[in-house]
Amino acid sequence: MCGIVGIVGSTPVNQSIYDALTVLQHRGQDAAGIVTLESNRFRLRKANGLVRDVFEARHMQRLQGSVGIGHVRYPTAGSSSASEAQPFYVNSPFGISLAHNGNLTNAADIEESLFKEARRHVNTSSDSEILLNILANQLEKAASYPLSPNDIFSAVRAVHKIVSGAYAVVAMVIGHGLIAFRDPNGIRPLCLGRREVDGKVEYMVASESVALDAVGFDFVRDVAPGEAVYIDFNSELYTEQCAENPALHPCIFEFVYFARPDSFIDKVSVYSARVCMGQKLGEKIKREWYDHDIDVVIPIPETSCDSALEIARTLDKPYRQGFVKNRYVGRTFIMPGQHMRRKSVRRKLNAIRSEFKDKNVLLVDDSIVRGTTSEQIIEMAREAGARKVYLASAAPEVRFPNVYGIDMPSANELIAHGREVDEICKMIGADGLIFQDLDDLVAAVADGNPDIKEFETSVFSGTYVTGDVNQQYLDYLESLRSEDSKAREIQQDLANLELHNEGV
Ligand SMILES: O=P(O)(O)OC[C@H]1O[C@H](OP(=O)(O)OP(=O)(O)O)[C@H](O)[C@@H]1O
Ligand SMILES: NC(=O)CC[C@H](N)C(=O)O
Ligand SMILES: [Mg+2]
Repeated sequence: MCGIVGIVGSTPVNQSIYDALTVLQHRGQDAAGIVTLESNRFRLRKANGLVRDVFEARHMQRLQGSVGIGHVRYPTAGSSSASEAQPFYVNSPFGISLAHNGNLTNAADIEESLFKEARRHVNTSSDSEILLNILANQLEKAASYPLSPNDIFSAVRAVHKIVSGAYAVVAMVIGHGLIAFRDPNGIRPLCLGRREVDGKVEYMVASESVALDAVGFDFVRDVAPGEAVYIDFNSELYTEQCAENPALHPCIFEFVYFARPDSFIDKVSVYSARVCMGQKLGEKIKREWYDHDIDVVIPIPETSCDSALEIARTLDKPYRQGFVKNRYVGRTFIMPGQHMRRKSVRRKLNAIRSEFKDKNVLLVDDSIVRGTTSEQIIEMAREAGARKVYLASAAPEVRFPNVYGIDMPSANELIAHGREVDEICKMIGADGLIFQDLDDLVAAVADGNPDIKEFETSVFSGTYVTGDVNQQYLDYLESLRSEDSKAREIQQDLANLELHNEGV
């Protein structure tokens, strides 16, 4: 899951984009980038690392201009090389720079046709660079110069027809303006904000509403699935629906894990959704474990805390913060390799022994994906003296790969793939394990916006909303991105060129 941001302002935007990216850091910890536009030239700084490490004062000084876009990356296609950090740039037509959150499901096919039909070369293995070239190729077809808003919308319309998968996009076109659009299923989030500074209107788009809050923009609305937003450099806003059959299918995993609780996505408060997940799971525990002997409810920080508190309330049991989180260790799930993820759990969390000693504890996590966290946490609870250790997951069993921007490419890496609850329970060493039902999860999120009729739930259900994902594609994805394949790729990465990078 990456984070994207774009601002058309009237004063320098470098600091606001930096601040917004910092607030979106939880969506990608691997790389960060900002492109600003000054006097018809793009200024770029991107590199691997956290926002605070990538942008030093000297880079910020060079990122001049009152328009810009930014990106924090969690790689889900291509490699982790700095050359695949975003935004990407093409010089023709006009000069375009683009940042993308999501994953394309037909990247290989369109890369081939891009070359055959348009002689466009893509210099990395990133699907986002392909997407940029598709957009560029379509903008090139417009007859008029300068481009009208209609030309922009026609290009996005064509992009929707060519590209499949998940994509929330922000792009800047030299001499024109900022374009933002969301795929026809609205799988990845994108929202629009506005503010007035000294009587001048400024616009911002961002993956999550928290980014708008952080830099003082008022939330206007979510960008609709399939819709494109065009803001020219005079701050004129144009919007149009560019998809033939748009239908909102937001990724339910955003609500389970990815997004910040203080964000609203498609009108749903992420925090309220998590509280509701806790309430529904609490009810299930009461129903199915009616004679339970739980003494205390303990969250596995950080994402599960809101659900865990509500489970404790529903069960009428005390809630205790039995694990302390080291605030200097990031999210483990979005770290790039299993070795690093495993190592980080114990560095990140430590038990307060008194909360475990001689107690039957119910640990709560938002989700169990590879089982890396739960296995070690249960061990730690026992080492701290717990008598019995139960585990509850606020999401159902994650059984299927994700193809839309979450790095779960291989079913075999998922602990619940092909296993029933008892077996998983044994593997992680718990005395009891309970998962949320998918219907309850859906109801918990839909409670915040009953207009959402369907969610993208593939990791739980195996149903992929874009309709183009079959076993052959999943096998192909696994061959590209499983742990083993990534390990092989690391060597090749070293040979990657870092083009367009001013700021090393
Ligand atoms: O079963 P696994 O493969 O371990 O993945 C699931 C775990 O990873 C995430 O935590 P993470 O440390 O990434 O972030 P958090 O601090 O936001 O909970 C998530 O909240 C679960 O705890
Ligand atoms: N998680 C994402 O949104 C990643 C975007 C893009 N597929 C990349 O790997 O850079
Ligand atoms: Mg966690």
